[in-house]
Amino acid sequence: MKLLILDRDGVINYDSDAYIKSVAEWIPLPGSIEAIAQLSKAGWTVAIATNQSGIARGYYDIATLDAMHARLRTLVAEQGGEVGLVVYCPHGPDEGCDCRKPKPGMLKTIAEHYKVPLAGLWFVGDSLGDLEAAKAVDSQPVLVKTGKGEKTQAKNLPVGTLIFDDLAAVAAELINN
Ligand SMILES: O=P(O)(O)OC[C@@H](O)[C@H]1O[C@@H](OP(=O)(O)O)[C@@H](O)[C@@H](O)[C@@H]1O
Ligand SMILES: [Mg+2]
Ligand SMILES: [Zn+2]
Repeated sequence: MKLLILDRDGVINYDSDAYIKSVAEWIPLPGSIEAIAQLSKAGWTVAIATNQSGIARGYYDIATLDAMHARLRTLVAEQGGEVGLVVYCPHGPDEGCDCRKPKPGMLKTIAEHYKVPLAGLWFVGDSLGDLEAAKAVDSQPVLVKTGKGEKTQAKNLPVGTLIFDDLAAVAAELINN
């Protein structure tokens, strides 16, 4: 099974230091919806693992978060594709949960759901925590330069991190090779 896991904010949609607090603030990055649809139509299952501490911080509620993901699913479906499992961590940084990246809990949940090994599984993110989560379970860390990606690129990246301009470039690589 061809499974790809994506971070959300800064990879699929624009991110904000003020958090993405509403469907109106959830705006797809150029080419990201098309990339997910193309991957899906090429036989890839595209899942999402996203930190959403804005829930714990009280900036938005689960219903609003679900509405953002319903919007994502609708946009991808309009392009003939579909979005797989979406897993989020609603906790704050100080709650000590097992799911908040850089912990790999969400990657484990997704891999177990699809019964796919974590080793070598591509996880695409824009933050160092995304890459560290991948590395922690021997998945393939993939950095995109959208969102916080350019800032992240200047940090000390896990060995073997692959770097692409954006999600469209990741999709082209996976579909054409
Ligand atoms: O990139 P993903 O995982 O999809 O989501 C990131 C968001 O949950 C937010 O994560 C926050 O980090 P803290 O959770 O406050 O450390 C900040 O970086 C926000 O700018 C960002 O919107
Ligand atoms: Mg992100
Ligand atoms: Zn959590």
